[in-house]
Amino acid sequence: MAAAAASSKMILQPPVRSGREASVRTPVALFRSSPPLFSRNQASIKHSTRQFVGLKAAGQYFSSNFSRGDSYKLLEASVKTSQRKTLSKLTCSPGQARIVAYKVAVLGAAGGIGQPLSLLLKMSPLLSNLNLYDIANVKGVVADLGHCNTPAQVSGFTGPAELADSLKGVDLIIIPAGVPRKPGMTRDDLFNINAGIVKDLVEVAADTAPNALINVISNPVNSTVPIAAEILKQKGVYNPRKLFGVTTLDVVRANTFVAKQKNLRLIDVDVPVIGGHAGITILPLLSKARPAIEFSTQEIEELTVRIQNAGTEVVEILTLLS
Ligand SMILES: NC(=O)C1=CN([C@@H]2O[C@H](COP(=O)(O)OP(=O)(O)OC[C@H]3O[C@@H](n4cnc5c(N)ncnc54)[C@H](O)[C@@H]3O)[C@@H](O)[C@H]2O)C=CC1
Ligand SMILES: O=C([O-])CC(=O)C(=O)O
Repeated sequence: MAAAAASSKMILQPPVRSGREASVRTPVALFRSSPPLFSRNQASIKHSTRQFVGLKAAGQYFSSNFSRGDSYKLLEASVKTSQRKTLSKLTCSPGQARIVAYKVAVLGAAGGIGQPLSLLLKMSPLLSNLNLYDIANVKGVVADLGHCNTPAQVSGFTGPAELADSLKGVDLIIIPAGVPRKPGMTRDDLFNINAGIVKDLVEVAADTAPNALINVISNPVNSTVPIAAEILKQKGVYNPRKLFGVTTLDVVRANTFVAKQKNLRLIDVDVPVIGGHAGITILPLLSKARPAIEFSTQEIEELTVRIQNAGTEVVEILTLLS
């Protein structure tokens, strides 16, 4: 779930800032879909392009048959007119079965988030190359994903000596490298370790792939994104339109919890979430939910707390299971 949401936020939009936060809440994704891409029985439903995440996005792309060249049509129909020009620049000549050829690197690809995230990326028809980097061995993951019948070429890179090679020519760098929380910890408790990891990785990224989009998943996202920004500034390659914190999970969770609470179809619900990715900095705008939904004060309080604490809920359950 976490990885799916994380991977669904390959963002091509400027960050929405709130105070010191540098996280993004606009889930424009590699897997994103939008009207008019509905299955026949959903044709009458209107959705916001910007909120097309999670299940809604995955269903559209994963149902395509990559071998028939349909994926480009799906992709093209999924983006706004204004974005089609950009898209067409990335594709082959007209009349051919066009493909999009993003090169993506996942740093921390052997981990609990990195592995399923890499699988989701491998399933995307938009990728030509998927570079998996970790300080742990990624050869098994590379071999496993290499068996998937999708076009992306999967390559593995292990250890700092191979980091720069993993970043050469990439369009997008996704960073789930670092330590996860244990029960009782806040995301801030990860700062000392993960800030250093993100710093080291972004330094090499700035030198090797200065134009790439960078998506930071490593927690605390509220702090690791500003750290990445400072590194990029020092290196003279900071572009606020290209640096993102991955917080889509909060949007996905808000949509899911509201749909369940109100007995609505998951695909119909869009709840904007602003702010950061920790505790009370996660701010679901239930009053702006679509479709317009009436909530009692108690529902607002309970849903807000549930959305804000959902990560903690998962961390605690995962530990019980391990
Ligand atoms: N933003 C979000 O929505 C979410 C963020 N997270 C965060 O993602 C991070 C990773 O979580 P998990 O994958 O569950 O942890 P994990 O421990 O399963 O995996 C972390 C991976 O990072 C690798 N790693 C550590 N140092 C590295 C370095 N210097 N260079 C490259 N790779 C390195 C490890 O070898 C490991 O494979 C955590 O900080 C977690 O809090 C997790 C879920 C959602
Ligand atoms: O809570 C955590 O530590 C991981 C995370 O960011 C999430 O699941 O939202």
